[in-house]
Amino acid sequence: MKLSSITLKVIMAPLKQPFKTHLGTVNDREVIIIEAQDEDGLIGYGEAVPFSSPWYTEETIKTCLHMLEDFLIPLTLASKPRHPVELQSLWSGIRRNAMAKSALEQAIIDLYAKQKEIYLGRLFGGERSEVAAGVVIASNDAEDAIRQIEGFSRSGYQRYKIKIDPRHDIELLAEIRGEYPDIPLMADANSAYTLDDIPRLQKLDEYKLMMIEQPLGHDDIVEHARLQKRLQTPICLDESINSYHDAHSALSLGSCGVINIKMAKVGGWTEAVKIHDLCVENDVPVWCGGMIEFGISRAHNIALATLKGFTVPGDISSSSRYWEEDIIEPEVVVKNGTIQVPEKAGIGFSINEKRLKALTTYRQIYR
Ligand SMILES: O=C(O)CCC(=O)C1=CC=C[C@@H](O)[C@@H]1C(=O)O
Ligand SMILES: [Mg+2]
Repeated sequence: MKLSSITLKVIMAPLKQPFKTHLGTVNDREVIIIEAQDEDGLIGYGEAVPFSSPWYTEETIKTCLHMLEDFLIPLTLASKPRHPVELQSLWSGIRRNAMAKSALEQAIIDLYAKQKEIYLGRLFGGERSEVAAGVVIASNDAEDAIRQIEGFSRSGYQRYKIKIDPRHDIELLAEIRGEYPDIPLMADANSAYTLDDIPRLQKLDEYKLMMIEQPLGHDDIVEHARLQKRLQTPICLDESINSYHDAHSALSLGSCGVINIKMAKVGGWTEAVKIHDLCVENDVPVWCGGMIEFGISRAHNIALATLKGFTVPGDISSSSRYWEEDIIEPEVVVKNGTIQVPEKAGIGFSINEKRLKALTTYRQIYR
């Protein structure tokens, strides 16, 4: 494949409203946009989505810039990959750093799909023409959460995810269920509980949750298997799933009934599709997790969610959920609970260059 330069841009924008979990609150979002350009002027786009501090994973904007500028980009440009499938083995000497690898792979795969004039989802066998939309209510205040659900329900979201912890769970769920007894509701604990909390977690079984996401340790698979045996509600793993191997271990031990696949956290498209295929073989439903991202990462998530195993609505919400104005055109819109899959080549969306320029705080090109 043709590849002549790679450009990095750091962008920053405030969220329309704070995103609060028991781990902290996100008010502003920094990400790294990667542009892989060929000699004919075609550009593929990727978005590295670590946070600015290591509260969710060990990567940050600064670690990703270091990995991209000092290792991944020089190695990739020097090797002149003939096909994106070569990338993961090319980078195998660089341990972990999944979000840096994911974004660079996204940009090169998007460029490749544009060169082949094929929509990204189709490249990986995706057949859906629309994907189900889900939304995250990142507030532990019952009144605020109910107000947000009421607002989002006008777009027909097919799944509502709230954040819980031992100080905000039973009462919060009881109040939400009191207002909305039947909405498709799930809870994300972001590792707020331990096995000592089994009696408390068992009480959540009465709230008809679709699943409880990551109740125990962020790097645990074994204790989740012990907990799953004690709960009616399926456990969904997020932070624990950073590779195909993690997913295989979790399914082998019965640690979860659902997997949240985050392309960024597992190192990109290649590993995400391997995990998807494993779950399809084992009849385990998967959904596409979000990272409070801008439109380029959201576009890659939409393409991933076109694959047949993505049978559960994920964290794919509208551009307007977080942003006054997104960096893609058209923006992602949720109507009647679904997002129309684009038909253009690559990620299927164009870039709002004016908005991208306005948000750019750092820019560097590599040839
Ligand atoms: O992208 C979204 O809409 C939000 C996704 C989301 O809930 C999360 C993103 C990043 C870190 C976490 O707080 C949380 C998660 O654990 O899934
Ligand atoms: Mg999660």
